[in-house]
Amino acid sequence: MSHPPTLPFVVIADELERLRAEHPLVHVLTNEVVQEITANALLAVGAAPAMIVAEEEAAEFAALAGALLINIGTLYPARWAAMQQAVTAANAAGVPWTLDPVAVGVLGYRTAACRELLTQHPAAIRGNASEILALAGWGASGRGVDSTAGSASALAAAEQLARTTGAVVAVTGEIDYITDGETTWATPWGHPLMTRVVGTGCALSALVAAFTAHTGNRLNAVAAACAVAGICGERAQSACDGPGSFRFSFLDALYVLSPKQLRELSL
Ligand SMILES: Nc1ncnc2c1ncn2[C@@H]1O[C@H](COP(=O)(O)OP(=O)(O)OP(=O)(O)O)[C@@H](O)[C@H]1O
Ligand SMILES: Cc1ncsc1CCO
Ligand SMILES: [Mg+2]
Repeated sequence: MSHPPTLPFVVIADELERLRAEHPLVHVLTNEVVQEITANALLAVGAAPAMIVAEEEAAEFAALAGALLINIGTLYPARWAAMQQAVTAANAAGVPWTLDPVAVGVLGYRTAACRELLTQHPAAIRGNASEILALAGWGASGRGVDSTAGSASALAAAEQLARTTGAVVAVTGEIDYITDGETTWATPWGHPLMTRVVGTGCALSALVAAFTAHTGNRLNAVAAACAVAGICGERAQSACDGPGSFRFSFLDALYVLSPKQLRELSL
């Protein structure tokens, strides 16, 4: 297997600089577990989150947003109705939307929902290896919301999924791979402690949405979001005592990370 190249620091710096300048409004339809860490991660990095969840408001708001996140972690009929309203309105308004297919392949209801969502032109998809394997139809392997497979084992599935859906696909784990089906970046940053704190993956998907809120290079935008989460996860781990303080250190790391620092790392 060929090894995809590592995303250069200068690309991460450029994408972060653009995000901070544009301060995108991100419409978030996510699960009940991670609302707070998701909103705080978006604020810390320089985006503007809003969790507009009512079916009556979702279409109106999605059309105004810079990007939309659909995370099916705690899916139920009322939330699904709001998601359908939001996705339809986002597509009509040209607003890019990102899918986090939490535990797809493990349960029938959410798997059917994902099948439907895949026909609705997501701009980006971010999942762990088990989720990407299941979405691509390569078999179900997750244990609840966690992956039982390594990210490298899902790279070929991610490339196929990108080609069939037109989305940029990020499969995360020890190394993250980000692909449009033709070109693939690796982002090797991160720390295993990130899997012991709920919402690091879900918050990353919200960052992916925020970084795609422009018309530039979408592959680089999604990869930069993965890189930022990984770099900040590493920094947070070295500044914390365990999962509790990791949450705070992670938000602090997102806030202090600067394009200038990133450019210096590439010298
Ligand atoms: N073993 C690991 N080493 C380093 N970083 C990791 C490791 N596993 C996951 N990460 C990082 O943790 C973050 C979340 O990725 P993960 O694949 O665990 O998502 P997830 O399973 O969807 O998580 P969640 O259940 O929190 O939504 C990513 O930034 C990823 O790079
Ligand atoms: C723990 C958990 N259960 C449903 S969604 C979720 C958060 C993350 O993936
Ligand atoms: Mg997840």
